[in-house]
Amino acid sequence: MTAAPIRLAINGASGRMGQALLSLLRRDARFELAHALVSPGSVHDGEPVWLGQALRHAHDWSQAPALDAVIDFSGPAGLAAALDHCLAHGVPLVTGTTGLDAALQSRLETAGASIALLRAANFSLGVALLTRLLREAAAALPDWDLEIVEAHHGRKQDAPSGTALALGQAAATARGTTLDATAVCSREGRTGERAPGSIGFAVVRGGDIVGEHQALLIGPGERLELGHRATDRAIFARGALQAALWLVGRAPGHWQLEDVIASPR
Ligand SMILES: NC(=O)C1=CN([C@@H]2O[C@H](COP(=O)(O)OP(=O)(O)OC[C@H]3O[C@@H](n4cnc5c(N)ncnc54)[C@H](OP(=O)(O)O)[C@@H]3O)[C@@H](O)[C@H]2O)C=CC1
Ligand SMILES: O=C(O)C1=N[C@H](C(=O)O)C[C@H](O)C1
Repeated sequence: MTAAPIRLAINGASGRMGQALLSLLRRDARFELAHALVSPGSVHDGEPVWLGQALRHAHDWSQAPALDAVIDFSGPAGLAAALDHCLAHGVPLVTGTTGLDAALQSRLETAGASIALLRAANFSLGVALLTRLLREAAAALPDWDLEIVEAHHGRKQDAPSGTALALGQAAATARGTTLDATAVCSREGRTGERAPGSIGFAVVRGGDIVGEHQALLIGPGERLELGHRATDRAIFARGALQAALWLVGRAPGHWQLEDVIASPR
């Protein structure tokens, strides 16, 4: 007997990530796209999602049918609305949206008591491995200076990227400290000397760069460079779909991409 497809909503369906997801969903029988959300006021609101099919972009969660999971790549306001819906209806939520403020972070923390949630600043396999390698390197070389450089397309709304911050957090934890205590996100003018133990961030924005992250561990007379370059958003979309498949039927809580990688469905 074949399992019924997972009824999915994509929040941010008209965006770069939404489009990457839709093009995979079109030929994946494990899922049924049941709702496709855009922003209130979007030029895509009411347009057909796929030519020749009935489903249309909507901005309103109140029109959503019964869902098995929501995937969100929108923005902070979009994520907040998706979270309201998931909490009200007990729907698992996968989100990759970055650039959240403290209030939304804290709402998400609390939501883990009621629904199954999987958040990742980066859904690629390569970045999952990079994070692991950086943790190990940062702990093994505790006195080496750590700088994280990221590059993205010119339309990105937040900086440093969620991935850069997550890499910094992983390294800080491996060194027994926190990102809040060590991060230096901008340098200008007479900055003085580099603070020992700090983690510096540098940001490049331009063109159509999909996403690049480099961690530089700089020691006396030598330097270790660990990096990842994404060239196709399909890698993030595949990771998010895998996560949604994995999350359906899980108990409420905060699940990690590493859980999905460790025991794929
Ligand atoms: N974790 C990961 O692996 C990745 C994370 N990201 C993150 O995902 C997010 C989206 O990125 P990207 O696709 O490039 O962004 P885009 O700007 O291309 O797309 C944003 C989408 O969200 C929609 N949107 C905006 N506001 C709302 C709202 N209030 N309610 C519902 N939908 C809304 C937009 O609709 P419209 O424009 O039609 O109005 C659009 O469809 C960013 O935070 C980015 O950092 C990106 C790539 C990978
Ligand atoms: O906005 C993007 O494009 C990306 N955002 C994520 C981030 O902020 O880390 C992940 C990826 O690098 C692409």
